Amino acid sequence: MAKIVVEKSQPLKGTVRISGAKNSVLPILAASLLATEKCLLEDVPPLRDVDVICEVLATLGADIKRLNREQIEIRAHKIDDFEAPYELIRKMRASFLVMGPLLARMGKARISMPGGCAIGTRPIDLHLKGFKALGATITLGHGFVEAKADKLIGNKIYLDFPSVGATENIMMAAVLAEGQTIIENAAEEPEITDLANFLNKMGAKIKGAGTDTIKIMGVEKLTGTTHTVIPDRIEAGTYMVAAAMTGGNVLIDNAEADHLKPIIAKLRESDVEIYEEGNGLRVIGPKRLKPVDIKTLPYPGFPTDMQAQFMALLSVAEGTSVIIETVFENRFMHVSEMKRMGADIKIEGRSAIIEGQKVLTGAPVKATDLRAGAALILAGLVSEGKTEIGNIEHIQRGYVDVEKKFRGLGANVYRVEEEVK
Ligand SMILES: CC(=O)N[C@H]1[C@@H](OP(=O)(O)OP(=O)(O)OC[C@H]2O[C@@H](n3ccc(=O)[nH]c3=O)[C@H](O)[C@@H]2O)O[C@H](CO)[C@@H](O)[C@@H]1O
Ligand SMILES: C=C(OP(=O)(O)O)C(=O)O
Repeated sequence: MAKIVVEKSQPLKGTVRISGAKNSVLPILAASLLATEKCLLEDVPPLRDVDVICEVLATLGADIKRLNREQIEIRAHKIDDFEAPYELIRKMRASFLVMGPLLARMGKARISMPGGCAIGTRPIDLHLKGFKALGATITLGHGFVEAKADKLIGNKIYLDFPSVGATENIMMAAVLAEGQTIIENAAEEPEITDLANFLNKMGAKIKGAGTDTIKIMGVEKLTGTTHTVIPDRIEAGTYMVAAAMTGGNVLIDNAEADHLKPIIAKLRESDVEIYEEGNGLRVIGPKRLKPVDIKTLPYPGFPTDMQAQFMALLSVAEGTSVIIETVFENRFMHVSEMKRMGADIKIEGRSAIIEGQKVLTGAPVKATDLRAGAALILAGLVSEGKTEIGNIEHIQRGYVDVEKKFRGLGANVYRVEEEVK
């Protein structure tokens, strides 16, 4: 298996272009199942997760054409299956997002249970509560969940937690339901708005996406469309942290400042200078970062997907910081790996107390999940010696050309193929 090797780097300099958002393109690709005509997607990030969801769509009968590295055409004129198999669902939980579109289009969907993952148990009860409220009958079988409905009928659905996936799945099921659906306590993430914009271009009638109340008036059918995926705010945030940690001066191109408010606010609190410039943000790191306290929350709160990267940053800040993780119950797996690099972090329940160090030391470590892997690259940039990161398939799920992009900024980040013994 390949590894990513990181060596202590100079302050990062130059421009990095942010790719389309993984968490937008996955539900949008699932939603393309709703139209019989072709959909053209632009700024599609060439990622492992995108390959997986395309495989799911192809299994269901959709034609997928890659026009180039970042453009995909989907034609779901003939969907001949309603079942998404375990081999694909287990590779990526977001494959479960085909359930809403399949139920709407076919009146039935059988999906393998996605199960938990490293960061938490990640139940799907809120997705199912939504489908039930729309009139579907849910059967939980051995390792699969099946939803069936002769006809979906709009309803009012209150989500106990503003789940991103449940909001997306219910929205996709409701676009073809009869009458009005109202999702209350809906997730407000920019990726929800991007999905709603895509669906509206297909002919759906969705109002309020990006707020906690989304109203969907069902329509008879949806047509094909063309859509450009929004920039990935988590990829942008990761390179912003890299610039900040190395005391660099980097232009983060193709970044939406509006989507990055909590990240910008916390970096500024840590003494990082940030200016809007052109289509992006200029980030200038200080000599020494200040400690800050962070609590992860649903949007517009601080994103859980940036928690590990900020943990790396605060590990070299001047003083004590506290991070509280409220979204996922097991999202501190990176802590033990960072401790191997000399970070001083204590976990107390859902809180991490970080005593900033002057130096970290490179070590062999493992990416336990996607953002944990990104955080280890960041820690490696400011560590004496060499950091060798294993299990990089996690990182490849969510970062396009990660070594190339870092090297473009002057960082010492390489991929090496491990010798087969
Ligand atoms: C592909 C994608 O977009 N992934 C993102 C999405 O994941 P995902 O959509 O899975 O995250 P959710 O917002 O659904 O999960 C948030 C919390 O709600 C809980 N929950 C969720 C659904 C449910 O039916 N019942 C339930 O209890 C989860 O266990 C978790 O504790 O939003 C997360 C929260 O911003 C991000 O970290 C992920 O990167
Ligand atoms: C947790 C993440 O993704 P997923 O929901 O696909 O596991 C993430 O992007 O950090």
